[in-house]
Amino acid sequence: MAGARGSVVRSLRLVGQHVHKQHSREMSSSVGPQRKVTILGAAGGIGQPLGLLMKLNPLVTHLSLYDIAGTPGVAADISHCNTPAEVSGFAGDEDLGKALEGSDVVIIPAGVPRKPGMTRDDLFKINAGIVKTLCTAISQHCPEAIVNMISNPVNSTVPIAAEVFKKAGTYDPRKLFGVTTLDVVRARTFYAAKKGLNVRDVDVPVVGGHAGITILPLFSQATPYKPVEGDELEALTKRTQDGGTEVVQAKAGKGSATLSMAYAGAVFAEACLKGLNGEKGIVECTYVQSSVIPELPFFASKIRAYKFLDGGAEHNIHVGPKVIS
Ligand SMILES: NC(=O)c1ccc[n+]([C@@H]2O[C@H](COP(=O)([O-])OP(=O)(O)OC[C@H]3O[C@@H](n4cnc5c(N)ncnc54)[C@H](O)[C@@H]3O)[C@@H](O)[C@H]2O)c1
Ligand SMILES: O=C(O)C[C@H](O)C(=O)O
Repeated sequence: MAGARGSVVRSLRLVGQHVHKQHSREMSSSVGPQRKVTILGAAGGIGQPLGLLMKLNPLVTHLSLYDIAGTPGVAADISHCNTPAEVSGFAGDEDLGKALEGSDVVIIPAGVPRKPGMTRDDLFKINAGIVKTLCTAISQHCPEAIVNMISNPVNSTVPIAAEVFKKAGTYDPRKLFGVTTLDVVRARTFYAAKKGLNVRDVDVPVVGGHAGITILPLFSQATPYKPVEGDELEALTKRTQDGGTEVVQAKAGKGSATLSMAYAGAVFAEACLKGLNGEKGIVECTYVQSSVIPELPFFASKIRAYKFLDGGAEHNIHVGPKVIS
């Protein structure tokens, strides 16, 4: 009896999946290009809310969720949201290729987070190996994809990814981005609160990198512009630079920023998708291969996405107040 009920439940589930996929295809085919987004590390603290936000994004037609374990459950859960994106979950090494096949954008929040007292560099040893494995698979299964690197230390994981892609012969510097959007999100929030501005109207470019003093918010270029000087400038800069540590300490051993990072990751991934779809005027700060400062092969700066149609972004060589091309 229990066996029969089990098989009925399995059949119903299969029918349900079929109907869901059919429904998804019909809905998505009418709205725009087919875009597959893959999240590697999708069962983690960032991966789960990021998966949810990408499922809600109308530009995503297929959401592929991969982790070493736990992804079928996350995928089943997210797939019940009544938005068009088709969802698939993959777990374990043997499924990594299937998860990546055909991806337009791959987002990587796989790896260990900080605990109080640690720096992002303390994560290097373990996360470098994870990133190397995942990027090797990307070069084999979706060499054309845009890669959004979230795993820390971003200042190192991006150059590691670049080396892996170079070795595989698939490196395109216009398609590899270290996600520094959370620094921008924090700078906007703190600046708007300090200056009594509507946070929705505010922008603050953040350049440099994604660790400590390499995080450089440019309040002099904030819009709408209100002067920030002296102690106030120092305090706002420091709070932005220490934003990650503020969350790590508040979570007291239970990890680092996950929800605000998922939001930031979704904002940046959407910019990539819009760029891919040919939308004009998409500008984001991100950590990329750069010639802005000759001694620094990678540097976060403002990137305009208008070249995405050709498969990449064009650098902002002048990090000036208004010049972004
Ligand atoms: N760029 C940023 O601004 C930013 C912000 C916050 C966190 N981070 C970084 O993001 C990373 C993830 O943070 P989290 O809080 O989600 O951690 P987490 O431990 O909650 O989740 C990480 C996930 O990665 C998975 N994973 C580990 N090895 C993997 C592999 N080989 N393939 C696929 N998945 C694998 C784990 O199973 C886990 O589910 C950390 O390195 C953290 O420092 C970056
Ligand atoms: O601070 C961390 O370790 C996570 C992340 O880089 C952040 O800025 O929140």
